[in-house]
Amino acid sequence: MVIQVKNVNKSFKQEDGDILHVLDNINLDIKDREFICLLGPSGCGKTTLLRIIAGLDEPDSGEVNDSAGLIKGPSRDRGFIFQQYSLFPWMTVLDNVVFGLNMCYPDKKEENLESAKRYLQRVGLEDFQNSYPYQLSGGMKQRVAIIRSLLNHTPVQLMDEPFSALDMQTRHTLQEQLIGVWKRFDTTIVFVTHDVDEAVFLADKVVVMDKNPGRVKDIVSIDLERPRKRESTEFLKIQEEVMESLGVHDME
Ligand SMILES: Nc1ncnc2c1ncn2[C@@H]1O[C@H](COP(=O)(O)OP(=O)(O)OP(=O)(O)O)[C@@H](O)[C@H]1O
Repeated sequence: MVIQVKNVNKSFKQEDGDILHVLDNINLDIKDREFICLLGPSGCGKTTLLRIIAGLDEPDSGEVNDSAGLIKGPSRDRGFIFQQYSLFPWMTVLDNVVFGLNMCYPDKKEENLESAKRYLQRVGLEDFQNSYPYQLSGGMKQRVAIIRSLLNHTPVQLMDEPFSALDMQTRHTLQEQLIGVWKRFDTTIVFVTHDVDEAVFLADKVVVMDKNPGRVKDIVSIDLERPRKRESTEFLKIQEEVMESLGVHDME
């Protein structure tokens, strides 16, 4: 087990003074190298839960533990990729990727540079290593952010809707690439999405959440071989099962 979420509750005070109970008694076990998707309607507390796992927010009650014990704050062991691409605008693509590596391994600058170049090549960005973030498309920027985070060999990656701003084709390509790098790096990923197709394509387990207050409604294991085929009967069947569990029709 890498991360255990135990009886986590979280409320926020709203501007009008009301208390909003966002997370209600959340329990979740995340295993080493698992790909978990947190799926649920807007406002069900996915980001709040991810931030608590990251150590960026504290629960009001309950706790989150990782293999080192109680999570009390952010750690280098848990990388966070936000919805917006978090690249340094003043650095080239290569410098952005190599920056974190040099922080972690300051004695291996030459090797760091080589790994950064190799991985940029693997995601088709070798011709853009000297470009600046503003010169890239959204999909390219997100690829750089993912490579940068994965190259730090962070054992746990927390991703908050990293592909939500992208067009469908780019999104599908990045999903495939993410599965590739996830396997290669042996990381554990907790990925927030409100997209059923994305969750079924990516996850080993989909954690279906409900809102008002945010609860774990269901956990659906996706026992489909990878690479997954969206048009296969099995894929469509599980997608239907997840939609049923989510109560998609209630959300409309
Ligand atoms: N710091 C905060 N102060 C007050 N309210 C907050 C705060 N952070 C989140 N909330 C409220 O908590 C609820 C859950 O927010 P959260 O961002 O976790 O939901 P979400 O499921 O990630 O939503 P989305 O899919 O729209 O990103 C929302 O109603 C939000 O307004």
